[in-house]
Amino acid sequence: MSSADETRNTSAKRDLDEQALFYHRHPKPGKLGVHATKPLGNQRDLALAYSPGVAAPCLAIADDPSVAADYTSRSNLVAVVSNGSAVLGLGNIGPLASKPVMEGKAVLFKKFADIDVFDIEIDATSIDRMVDVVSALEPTFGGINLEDIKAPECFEVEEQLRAKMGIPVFHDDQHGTAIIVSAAVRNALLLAGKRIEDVRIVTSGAGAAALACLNLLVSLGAKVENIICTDKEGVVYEGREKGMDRWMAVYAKNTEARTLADVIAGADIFLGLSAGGVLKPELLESMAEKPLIMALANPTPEIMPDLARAVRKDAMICTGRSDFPNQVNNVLCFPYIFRGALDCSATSINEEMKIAAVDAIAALAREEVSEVAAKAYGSETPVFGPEYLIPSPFDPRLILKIAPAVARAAETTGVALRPIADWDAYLDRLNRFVYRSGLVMKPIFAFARNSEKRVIFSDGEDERVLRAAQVLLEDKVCRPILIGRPSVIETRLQRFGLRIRPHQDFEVVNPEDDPRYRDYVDHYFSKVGRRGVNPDTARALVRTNTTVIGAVSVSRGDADILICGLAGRFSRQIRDIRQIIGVAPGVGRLSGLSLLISQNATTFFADTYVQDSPTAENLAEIAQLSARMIEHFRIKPRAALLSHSNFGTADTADARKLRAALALVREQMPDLEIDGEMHGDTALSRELRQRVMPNSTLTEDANLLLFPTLDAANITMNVVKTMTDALHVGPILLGTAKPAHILTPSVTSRGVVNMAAIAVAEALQRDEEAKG
Ligand SMILES: NC(=O)C1=CN([C@@H]2O[C@H](COP(=O)(O)OP(=O)(O)OC[C@H]3O[C@@H](n4cnc5c(N)ncnc54)[C@H](OP(=O)(O)O)[C@@H]3O)[C@@H](O)[C@H]2O)C=CC1
Ligand SMILES: CC(=O)C(=O)O
Ligand SMILES: [Mg+2]
Repeated sequence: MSSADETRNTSAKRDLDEQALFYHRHPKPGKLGVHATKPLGNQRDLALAYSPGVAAPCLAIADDPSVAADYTSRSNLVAVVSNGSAVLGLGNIGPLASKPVMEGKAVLFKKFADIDVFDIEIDATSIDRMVDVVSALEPTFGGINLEDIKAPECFEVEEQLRAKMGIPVFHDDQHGTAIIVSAAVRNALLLAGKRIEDVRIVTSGAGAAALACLNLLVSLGAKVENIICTDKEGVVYEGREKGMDRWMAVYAKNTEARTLADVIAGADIFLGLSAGGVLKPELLESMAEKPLIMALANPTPEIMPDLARAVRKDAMICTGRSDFPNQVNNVLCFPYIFRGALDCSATSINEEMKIAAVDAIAALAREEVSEVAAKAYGSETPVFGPEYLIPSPFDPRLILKIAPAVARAAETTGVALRPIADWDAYLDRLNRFVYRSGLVMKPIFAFARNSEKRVIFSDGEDERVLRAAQVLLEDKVCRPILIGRPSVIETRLQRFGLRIRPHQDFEVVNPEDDPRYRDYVDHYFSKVGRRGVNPDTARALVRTNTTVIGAVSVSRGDADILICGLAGRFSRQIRDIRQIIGVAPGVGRLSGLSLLISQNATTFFADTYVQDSPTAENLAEIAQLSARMIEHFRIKPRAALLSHSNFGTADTADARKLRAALALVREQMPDLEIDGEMHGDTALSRELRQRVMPNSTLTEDANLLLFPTLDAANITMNVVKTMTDALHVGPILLGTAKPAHILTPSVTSRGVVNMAAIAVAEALQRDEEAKG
């Protein structure tokens, strides 16, 4: 039985096949759709979108073709083009059968780099026909990604298209693969202590991917004389006639060797871009020390990693698959290299842009991994080394590093028609795409930067807090203090590959052994002694309850800010904070504010976590505390009191409560833009407000939504969050005597960082207000 048959017959494979078929079929066939980006809701929209209005952009483009980038989606639209002649390692299965792969590439472009794609499967086998069809598509697209077209035709097709077209033409199987292979090779050689000029490379495969990888490795310093190619016919030797072409002839050698087995001895790198199972384990024995084995055929590699590892313990092993470490796959490159090229309207993707991408990817693997990347790898956090030569495809930093590097190289080499004019704004845009919290959080981070505020974290042993602490220290946002056992913190930092160290970089409060223990117990007892807590319980809690320890620390002035809530019940922690830190002078009750950041809006919701049925007075206070907090974000608050009643259409108790709250706010904080009571859609649509309340004092759509009850606020916030795939920042606890915030157990490390920065900004603002 062949290895392909073996693979096909495993039950795991059958399961995966069934799931894949279901995934592709339900709920709608395929993986892609087209959606309109402009409203088409009425006669006027129709007149603008189509005839007669559409004539205006048509004529503008006829006058000046470059404005097509302003009036159409072309500049963000890429064609993924295939004729289906070398689909993955499945061979020549034709254009129609290649469509799931091309739709898949389209999804990856969108997901990883926000690039729109039409997949174009063409029924064309001759070079001339492929070139004719693709070059005729230039008016439609900002770039062409050729995919799964077999060698040697793909070389000729790409060469001719590059010469004919004024937009980037990039054969992903060649150059995307070459870029990521080169990054992995660079890092592997660094670990092995070898120089690229000296290493011997043997390939299995002399097709599109293998030859492009070799060409790029040669531009990076590898020597042609140190490279031997093999393919189905065996060694590529001088004088060979069968299956030769001018591209592989570059690597032909004057040798009597004829098979892979004849040439692999002493090789430092095996580069497999051919077919599953072709590398037999025993062949690895004769390879050089610390060999790099790149078995990249998809879906079945040239050798499975466990078989390779059994023979060579010292090997570094890469495959194209996501279920093993070191996934060398062009998905790490193509979305981002196109992002960079499109963003500066590059006319091509040249050698310098490719090398910029190699440098960026290789350098990224040597940095500490992000939390998202760690998750993509499973439970073990990867640290740069033989099992982590290149970043995970889910590493959010890929776009931030590769796209700007590519755009800069395009500019330097003169192929950028519209060089990036404002690099800060460009990086912000990429950041916003990645984290979505980037822009709205920016003023907060700017304000908090270089603060000396001491933020104490109750859940100091939690991975998310450890990762957040490193970011906060690097970004100089605060001085973290972690509550936890030092040995546990130390071990986890090492396990997660984090650089910061306890005591040296940040303070640790050990609940099991802190010299201030007695003082903390006395302080705690002074706060809760007459609230049903006896001295024994106080002693036990100050040893075991880290929220209590953190709150006492802030109350005593040993820290400035408390962040807790990654574990434990919200209701208990708010009780501890209320009792120990207390409520700010002049504030009646604590309340909770949530921020949702979606693709289209930044909106605050209150009270989402604390007061279940606020009175009119409570609501007026929530509105004012929320508005002051929103100002820290350098956003002008615009509040709407939301109800089932729209400006007096109903006279229920809740509607009356909201009207009373409105009157109170207008009296107590006349500068705050607020109106109500109103429907949720009225708050978010100027058109509706003009229809039902033309003299509404809300001059723009509301960004602070206030609700009559906790249920209404919390339910709405969670529904909107889920339906719009929004990022939740918060809850931000309002009204405490000193900054203290209770996060939710589902918070990410980025959420911890965001909340710490908000709390630092809040603390600095309080200092300024105290100074007067
Ligand atoms: N991990 C990644 O990112 C990528 C992986 N790949 C994988 O690389 C492989 C090749 O793709 P690509 O270069 O586009 O395809 P091509 O058709 O252009 O090249 C295939 C090459 O592999 C050789 N080959 C095929 N079967 C064998 C075999 N049994 N023994 C030795 N050599 C063999 C072919 O030799 P001959 O010409 O004699 O038939 C040819 O040289 C595929 O499995 C693909 O999935 C490709 C791109 C990216
Ligand atoms: C990854 C890819 O492009 C291939 O295997 O063809
Ligand atoms: Mg491919």
